[in-house]
Amino acid sequence: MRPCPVRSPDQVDEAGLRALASADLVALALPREPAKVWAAALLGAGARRVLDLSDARRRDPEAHYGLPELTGAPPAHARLVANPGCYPTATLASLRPLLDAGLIEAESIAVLGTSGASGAGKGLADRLHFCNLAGNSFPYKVGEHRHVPEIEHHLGAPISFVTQLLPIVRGMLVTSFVKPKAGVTPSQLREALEARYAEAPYVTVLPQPDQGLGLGHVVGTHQVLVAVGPVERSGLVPVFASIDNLMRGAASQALHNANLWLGLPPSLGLPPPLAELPRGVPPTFATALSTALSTALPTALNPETATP
Ligand SMILES: NC(=O)C1=CN([C@@H]2O[C@H](COP(=O)(O)OP(=O)(O)OC[C@H]3O[C@@H](n4cnc5c(N)ncnc54)[C@H](OP(=O)(O)O)[C@@H]3O)[C@@H](O)[C@H]2O)C=CC1
Ligand SMILES: CC(=O)N[C@@H](CCC(=O)OP(=O)(O)O)C(=O)O
Repeated sequence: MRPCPVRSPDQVDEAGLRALASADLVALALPREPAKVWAAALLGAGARRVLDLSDARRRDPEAHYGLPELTGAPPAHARLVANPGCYPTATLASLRPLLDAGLIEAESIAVLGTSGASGAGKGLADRLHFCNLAGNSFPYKVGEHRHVPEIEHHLGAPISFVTQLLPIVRGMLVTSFVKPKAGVTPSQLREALEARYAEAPYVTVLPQPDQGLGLGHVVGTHQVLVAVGPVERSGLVPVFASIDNLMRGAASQALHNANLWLGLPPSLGLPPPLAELPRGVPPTFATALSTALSTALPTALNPETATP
């Protein structure tokens, strides 16, 4: 695909920038630096709502951090929403409720994140060369992953964090080892997650980690799947989360935030929650159907565009 010719707000005249800024909401799916420049220019031009998918503003106290089930709807007065990163989404969704409930120690959390290649976007690092990645799996960005400060900031606890690439296109599985407080059982951890997500159709707490946590169950959906394992011999307990990095880790989470911010039905345009899928329907089929319907229906129902 040819690159977009407009690379910076300087290339747009004042009227053009004002026209862009007059939208109900502008979503920026750009790398960090251009996202910073465009957000500043749009807000300066009076934009009412800017939703940034990059990591530029995720620890900015002036931005609302948009992980709907944990941080709620963006306040009406907010002008900037920072869409969380993919690893932070899975890690925070599975661990924050346990820390909030005071059930695990904050000092000894170790997290292993595994992800497909699309998490890196179009930037073709050597490690993503087909011949290097196909049939391979390896750690990357060890000791320097930019999601560590983001996760620690929103978790309120230090973490050890390692990421590994998988030779797949999309999907992410995060495994955290946590130390329960004295006397706390894995069942209590699971119950705390169930209680926290009782009213959250897009987060599913599985009864066992080996019952449906696989990437095949989440790719193409907006779902977060979480599960708690048994106590290991070390005394630590594994807590799991899987998501689609491109959907819940980026695009569908942005849409979920936009719906909440604009006061629209929260699931507008999102694939159906997993629990609502008929048994045996692959999530990717359901996503395609939902996308087709949400695009086609408004057109069909609009008297100006409907074909008689
Ligand atoms: N992929 C993922 O799983 C996730 C991504 N994110 C974040 O979301 C953002 C987008 O990610 P992703 O779509 O994967 O990234 P890509 O690298 O695939 O795409 C980035 C896009 O930004 C455009 N772009 C780059 N520089 C400029 C510029 N100066 N002006 C205008 N357009 C520009 C590129 O356009 P062109 O093609 O014309 O060069 C390209 O379409 C990033 O900040 C990323 O970190 C967040 C969570 C998960
Ligand atoms: C495979 C791969 O390289 N993944 C990326 C995920 C980056 C990402 O999702 O970017 P955000 O910070 O905008 O969330 C990484 O680990 O850095």
